[in-house]
Amino acid sequence: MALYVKAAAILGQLEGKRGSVKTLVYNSGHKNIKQLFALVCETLKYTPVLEEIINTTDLLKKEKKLQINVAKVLVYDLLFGKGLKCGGSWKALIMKHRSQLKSALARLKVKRKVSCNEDLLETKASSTAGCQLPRYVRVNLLKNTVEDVIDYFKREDYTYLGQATSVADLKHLGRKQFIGDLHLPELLVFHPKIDLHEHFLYTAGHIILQDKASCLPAHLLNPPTGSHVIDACAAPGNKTSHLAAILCNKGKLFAFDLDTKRLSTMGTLLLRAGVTCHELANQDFLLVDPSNPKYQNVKYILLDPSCSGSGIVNRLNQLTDDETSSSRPRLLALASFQCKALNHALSFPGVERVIYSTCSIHREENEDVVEEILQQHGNRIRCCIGDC
Ligand SMILES: C[S@@+](CC[C@H](N)C(=O)[O-])C[C@H]1O[C@@H](n2cnc3c(N)ncnc32)[C@H](O)[C@@H]1O
Repeated sequence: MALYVKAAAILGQLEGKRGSVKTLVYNSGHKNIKQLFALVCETLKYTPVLEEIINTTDLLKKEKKLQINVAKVLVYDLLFGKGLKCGGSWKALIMKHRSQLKSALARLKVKRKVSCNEDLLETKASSTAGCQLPRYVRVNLLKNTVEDVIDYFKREDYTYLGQATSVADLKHLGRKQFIGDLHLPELLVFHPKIDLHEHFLYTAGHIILQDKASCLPAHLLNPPTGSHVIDACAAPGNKTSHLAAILCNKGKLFAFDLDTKRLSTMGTLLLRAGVTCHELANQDFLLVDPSNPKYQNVKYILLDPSCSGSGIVNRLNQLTDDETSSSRPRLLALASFQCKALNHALSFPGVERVIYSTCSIHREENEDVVEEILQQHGNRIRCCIGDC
């Protein structure tokens, strides 16, 4: 019983963006963390299907005491999970509707023309607009051209659909189709299920697997070739390599990060991407001296500080990632760091443009402070909000 109640409570907390699955499960005090984690993740995965079954059977109308999240975990376990092994009075309540729920599931499968539960999940996910983000591939212009990369994929039997003309074009890609992004010329868009991590073009640094939201900050900063640029919180360096490509490896890219391990990964990735105009420093950006003559020609700063990730709600894998843990004190500490870093970036005397990349949660958390900074320096900063 406690298992279902706790899982339902965590679903509620996730809706309220009060943390990641991992954090909430670990903080729940439940004795079997692994079992609770699996139940929450699986229920999330099946949520659209569960909601449809709960609606078509009028379950909540028939059982007034039953709340939607409790219903979801119970119906999940009955139909797709272990079959309600525990559950006390909840189990008894849901078992009254067992045959109706099972028939609703069978009807849904007939309607979707699928035979197993997993297929139902897949067709539901792909038919729900916006449920799955496409895979974005940034062509690394330091190593290749967009045309040559397109040709390479075509030779592997992918069909290139040309340049997208509307967002709808990105939503109906087949597994062997790809399309040029609507806004960024070096970005190609693939089916959400395509995994290119083992692909030669990726392992050789010709393409970078980078979401569109993550490509926007460097695109917006758009430093002219030869400029001096600071990437304040740089590791693992996707935006740094994007900046280097925009600079055509000419100029100077000062990249800072506090985390030694991430910085060493970044070194490897930049080497692979053919970046040569960078200078990496394992340093707290807040302690970088703006009056140091080394930075006197810096006109552009990209600020992509650590983020709670709690604005991310639509991807289970991201919800369960450590980066997304966002207990309140951590969120506040990060929000405060973001403001300090923004002010620090603006204190570099020659800086003309700062792109502050953040998520909607932090933007809201820092609303007053950021508004004040924007009023003072609005001509020099742009906020780039991405909950990818
Ligand atoms: C969101 S990640 C940056 C991602 C990176 N811009 C990219 O596109 O690959 C934030 C980074 O900020 C670093 N960081 C946190 N506090 C910092 C500080 N005070 N100075 C420099 N880097 C910091 C973290 O170690 C982390 O690697």
